[in-house]
Amino acid sequence: MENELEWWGLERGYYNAGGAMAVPSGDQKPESYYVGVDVGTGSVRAALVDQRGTLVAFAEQPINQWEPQFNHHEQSSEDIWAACCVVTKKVVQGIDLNQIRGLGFDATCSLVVLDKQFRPLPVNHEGNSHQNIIMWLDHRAVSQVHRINETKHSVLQYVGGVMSVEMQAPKLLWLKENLRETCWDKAGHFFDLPDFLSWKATGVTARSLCSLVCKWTYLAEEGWDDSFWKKVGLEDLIADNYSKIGNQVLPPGASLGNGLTPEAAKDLGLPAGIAVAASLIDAHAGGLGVIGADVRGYGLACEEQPVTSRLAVICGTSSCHIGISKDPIFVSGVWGPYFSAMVPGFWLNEGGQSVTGKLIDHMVQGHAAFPELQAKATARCQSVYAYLNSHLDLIKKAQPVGFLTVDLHVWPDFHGNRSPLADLTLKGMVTGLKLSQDLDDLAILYLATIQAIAFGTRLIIEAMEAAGHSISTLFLCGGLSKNPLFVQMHADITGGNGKDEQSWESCVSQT
Ligand SMILES: Nc1ncnc2c1ncn2[C@@H]1O[C@H](COP(=O)(O)OP(=O)(O)O)[C@@H](O)[C@H]1O
Ligand SMILES: O=C(CO)[C@H](O)[C@H](O)COP(=O)(O)O
Repeated sequence: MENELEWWGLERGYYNAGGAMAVPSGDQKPESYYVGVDVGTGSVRAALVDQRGTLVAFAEQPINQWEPQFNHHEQSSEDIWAACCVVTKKVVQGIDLNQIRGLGFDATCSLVVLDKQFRPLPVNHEGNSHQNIIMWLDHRAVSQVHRINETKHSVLQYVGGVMSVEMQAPKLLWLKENLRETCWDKAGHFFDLPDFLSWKATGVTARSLCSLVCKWTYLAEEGWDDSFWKKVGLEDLIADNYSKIGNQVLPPGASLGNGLTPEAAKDLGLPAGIAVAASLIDAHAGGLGVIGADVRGYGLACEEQPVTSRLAVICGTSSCHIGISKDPIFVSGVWGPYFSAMVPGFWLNEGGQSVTGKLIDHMVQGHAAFPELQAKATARCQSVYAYLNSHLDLIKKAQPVGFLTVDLHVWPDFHGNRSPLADLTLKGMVTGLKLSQDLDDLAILYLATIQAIAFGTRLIIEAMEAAGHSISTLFLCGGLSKNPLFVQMHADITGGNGKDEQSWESCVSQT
């Protein structure tokens, strides 16, 4: 569901946004194929779609993560590129490669560091250059982001008033202050991961407006603000017209250079020269897909409503809540407003919860009854989530499943609060624990965690609405949208807020 949705959306929105593709209708045989590569936190997926946007093939490959210290999360750009090659080769098996017209990437907004010859540089004290990515969820730069926020620089009003430790400026400052000789002085290129991938494919160092606006303080109309970089102690990045962090900026979907280089073509098993699109951050690729989704014909209440009434909720390791507007809306604690970073000509606001899928996995896998759960789910050939959902159905008896948690509550900010409180110091909490630790307890804890995440989404919606958004429908995609309980709890918990609960629920479920 997740990937079909994400990539269906990518096809309909991403390429069209760049004007690079027309989608013919009718039942004709596929004449053209397009490859989309989605780099999430835990895995890389490729999809092959035809000119109608129909998913033809899909492949997934896990990627490595390292946590050399608590709150330090690293990956390897070589490992990720190798995984992109594996999945791309798989999805194009058996088709005529000459029918492939284009390739696009999206990826998490992690920071990739390369030297002046484009070789990986270590982002750790151990000097392991294989680990050259500071991941988006890395929280090492706490002191740096605190000092950046103390400047109260005007660019901060475009990130919800408070910069997140998950953005690139604090991470760059951390590298400068902590790895001066081994990394900072040797670095030639700092890329957002989506832009690294498009460079790797084409040799073009142009950055996507999506990544620079959403994570690097670039303003779509004004460009870089020298005074910000000077004020935070990163004035060296201004040199040579910002060549280390990007001085050519293209809208997502724009065609890059001469397309796929012969070297990258060999790696990926694709023809050299095919069009490669400027990338998107993974959440924004999913957001574009669902915000642009054609929902006509399903009898949904949202059918006649404007796209600005949709909230895309992209839920994987984390959840991102993306809404668009014609005019800028400033929402305290919610990232943005960002202009043209996802839908050309529209502003976007992005709320988020730093860990959602990761939190559910953490709670479930850390419980004493997890081995029993695993054994029982395996015996039934089910995922642990499907097993837990049916177990909850069994124990709820006649009452609605949500009522099983009247005595057990979770506060979900185990990795700080991204939105709307924008407080990275917040921690998680569970109240109502008992001495028993059986499968019933695990199932109820799992439910309480999902409910807590859904309440977090409700808080984000309330903050966005109070600032001027008018949201009627949630569109969910990502790994967690495969979980019907997660979707239902979001419908129940966000829908009762003075809305037409029935229509809200059905829109969420259908999507
Ligand atoms: N079949 C499933 N049922 C329920 N939840 C799932 C399922 N598959 C994955 N998930 C959840 O989705 C999360 C991963 O989502 P995904 O979109 O693949 O993540 P990412 O893009 O961050 O790599 C996991 O943490 C897990 O909680
Ligand atoms: O901040 C982001 C988007 O703006 C991160 O890229 C995103 O939260 C990570 O995505 P995922 O949870 O799907 O791996």
